[in-house]
Amino acid sequence: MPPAIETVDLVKEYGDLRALQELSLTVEEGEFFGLLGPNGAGKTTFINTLVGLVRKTGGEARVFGYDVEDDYQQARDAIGVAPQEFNVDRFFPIREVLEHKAGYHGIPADEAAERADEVLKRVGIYDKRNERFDWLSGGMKRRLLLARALVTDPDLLILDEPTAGVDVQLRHDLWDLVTELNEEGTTILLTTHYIEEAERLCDRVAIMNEGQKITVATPDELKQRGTDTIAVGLESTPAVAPDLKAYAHETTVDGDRLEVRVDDGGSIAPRLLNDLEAMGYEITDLEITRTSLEEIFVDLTERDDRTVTRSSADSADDEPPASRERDQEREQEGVA
Ligand SMILES: Nc1ncnc2c1ncn2[C@@H]1O[C@H](COP(=O)(O)OP(=O)(O)OP(=O)(O)O)[C@@H](O)[C@H]1O
Repeated sequence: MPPAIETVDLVKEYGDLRALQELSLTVEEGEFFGLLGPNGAGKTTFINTLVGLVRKTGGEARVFGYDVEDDYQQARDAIGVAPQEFNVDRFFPIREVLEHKAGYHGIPADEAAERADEVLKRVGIYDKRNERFDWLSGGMKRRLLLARALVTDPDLLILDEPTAGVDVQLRHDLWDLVTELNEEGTTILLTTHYIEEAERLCDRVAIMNEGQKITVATPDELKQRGTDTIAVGLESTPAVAPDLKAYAHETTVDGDRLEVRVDDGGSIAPRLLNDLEAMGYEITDLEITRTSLEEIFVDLTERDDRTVTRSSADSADDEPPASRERDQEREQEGVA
């Protein structure tokens, strides 16, 4: 079975701007794969290239072995996308929006109606089936985007910031639902600014910056690349920082507390305690803090104008570039 997504040296240029720079990425069938990167990293461009909204400038892109341009229909039929923007036909009841979408992908009318009901139930807005998109709350709109992505029963589900701006309850509902879908065999590509979301859901993540792939790894592997901080409480304030250069990257003294940065806090801590006791310090407490995935992400993508959402309670959802809005409008699903 070919990979769910395979790109080789994928390039997209918008005039002088290289939004994707020789991006080679493979997502295996059945994976839950995260695409992380600051604003403007090229995540949406990558997705839009896969679904045929953006024409690549160079390189190759295949979905389940189908070339996204030469075999457009087969590739597109395999994908369900829940985009970042609300690009839904506002004039029809939402059940009809879903039927149109299924019909556009060649599903016969009676089956389309059944599927529409099924996915509306699955995302929990079946009772709103006769309402129009504009009448739904923000959270219900997000659910509808997911329902629309699912109505064709796609093998690859692409979620572009699915939980941007939604409340905690809905975020957890969506997490449960997408986890369930992945367990049922759907490959998932997720972009998110919520690092916690990626950490919780994804088997592997790719970190992108300025159109380039910085790294691909599991969340755990990424965290292991960071340093840990061992904070040690001391009975009295040391005059100078003890010499721990054998394993510490940095040692700082803050009153009667020492902060020691090491590679692997868990295995270094006993040695550190022995050394400090041998130097005559009395230790009152000790705490190890692992570098968070978020800190690693920031280190890898350091840039002045990045936006990282710091907690799931925040909902900083930046305005998209006007040009992207135009792209999104082109995919008035069920019509495009
Ligand atoms: N249609 C377009 N015309 C010109 N430039 C574009 C267009 N779409 C995107 N860009 C530019 O390409 C770069 C990548 O944008 P893209 O939207 O893919 O990033 P992103 O990683 O999805 O960002 P965000 O996290 O803000 O959604 C940005 O510099 C953006 O301004």
